[in-house]
Amino acid sequence: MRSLSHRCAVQEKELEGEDKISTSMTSLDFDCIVIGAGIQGSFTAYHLAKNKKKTLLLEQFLLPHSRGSSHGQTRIIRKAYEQDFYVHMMEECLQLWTLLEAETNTKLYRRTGLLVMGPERGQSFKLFKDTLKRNNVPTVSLERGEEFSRHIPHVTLRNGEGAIVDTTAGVLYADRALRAVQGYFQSLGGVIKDGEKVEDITPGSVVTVTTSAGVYRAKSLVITTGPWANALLSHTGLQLPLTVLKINVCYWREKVPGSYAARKRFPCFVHVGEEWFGHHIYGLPSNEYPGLVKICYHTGSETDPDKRDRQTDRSDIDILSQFVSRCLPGLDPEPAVVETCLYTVTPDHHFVLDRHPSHSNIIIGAGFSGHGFKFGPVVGKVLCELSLGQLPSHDLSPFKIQRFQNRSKPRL
Ligand SMILES: Cc1cc2nc3c(=O)[nH]c(=O)nc-3n(C[C@H](O)[C@H](O)[C@H](O)COP(=O)(O)OP(=O)(O)OC[C@H]3O[C@@H](n4cnc5c(N)ncnc54)[C@H](O)[C@@H]3O)c2cc1C
Ligand SMILES: O=C(O)[C@@H]1CCCCN1
Repeated sequence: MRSLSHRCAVQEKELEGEDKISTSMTSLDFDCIVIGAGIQGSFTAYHLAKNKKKTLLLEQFLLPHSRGSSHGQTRIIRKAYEQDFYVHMMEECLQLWTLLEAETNTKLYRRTGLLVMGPERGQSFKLFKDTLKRNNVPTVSLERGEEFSRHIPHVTLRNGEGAIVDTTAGVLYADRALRAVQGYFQSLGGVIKDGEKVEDITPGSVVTVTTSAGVYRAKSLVITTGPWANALLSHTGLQLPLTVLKINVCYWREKVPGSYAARKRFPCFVHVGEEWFGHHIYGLPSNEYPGLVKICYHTGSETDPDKRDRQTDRSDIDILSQFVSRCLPGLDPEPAVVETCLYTVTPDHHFVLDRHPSHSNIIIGAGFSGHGFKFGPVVGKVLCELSLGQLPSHDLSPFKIQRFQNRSKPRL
């Protein structure tokens, strides 16, 4: 994955760093430094602090901020997936979310169920259905027609479309969750330094991190910088095949206020299959903004995270308008509010949870591909385990860097 010339440059840098440390340091500042206080870095720091490790969480912006991927009021949490390994991770995740609710006395999860709908004979719908059944996830299958409309009013299911509800699913209160996990980390003695951008990393048996305000050293480093993952990894001689996408987060007005409301038991939903130009469309019941339903397209246009406001493509919104007109006739088919969020996408849409291939005390959590929030508690746990040199408590084979062997971005 790395060129020879660059490997040499990194080794030189390491030696320089180790040299500096041996002359100027007598003790370490921290057991572990985590870069990036989004949901993944914050949960990693939380688990490290629970393991009694002296931990520093660095964030480039003043907290809270809305420039990355973890802001906004809501996210979907679900067991409905096409792959077993996500369902397995979700078992423990649900327990850990409940634990955080108890630890911080904060309501973070509202159970609404998740309606999976799409062409019944399509590969994607079948995969969702089979995975739910195989893993004994509680579900309700709904027949198109009177039965479906009685349970889920104001949604049009077309001829040939199937519907299955994952009854364990619901909404996570995202901003609240981020505050809760960061607050609990601090209550355990963890240190958060926000408004401090990491400008350099010197790998070595002691890792040195230079920010806009200081220099810190630790035995291990965790990089969870979301859309800026490659910017940080460039200091370590590694680039991953990640694409940053700007997502238009659209809210659509109810014609009759409350008709798609969480309090009326309207579920989260995902329309799967190839029909909408090859990408899923998903939504959450009206809740955070009264009378507005959040519905998004599961892709967007490529962007630089520092220049995202220059990306003005709205072709996804045209697709969503068509979807709303066709499937959700109780909504005005023009978005009332459009916010922005970023995805960092891998070629197979699975996460990266792994050690750096050349520096075993640098751990990487990246490429959450628009579906990582719900897994924060388990992602944080396994990144913590990797940074402590422990055996991870989940099978991380789907998340290894090795899988990109022939697909990495141009070498540095
Ligand atoms: C519109 C939208 C809808 C989504 N819906 C869902 C959903 O329903 N369910 C779900 O599970 N997931 C969902 N996701 C995905 C989920 O939100 C992300 O996977 C998750 O938030 C990624 O978190 P992160 O910590 O990796 O990244 P981020 O939240 O971006 O955190 C990275 C942090 O690193 C900081 N950083 C970067 N560079 C530096 C530096 N040099 N120095 C210091 N700090 C730095 C950044 O400022 C940032 O705060 C959605 C995402 C979007 C955008
Ligand atoms: O992670 C989720 O649950 C949402 C809905 C489906 C597409 C990805 N984002």
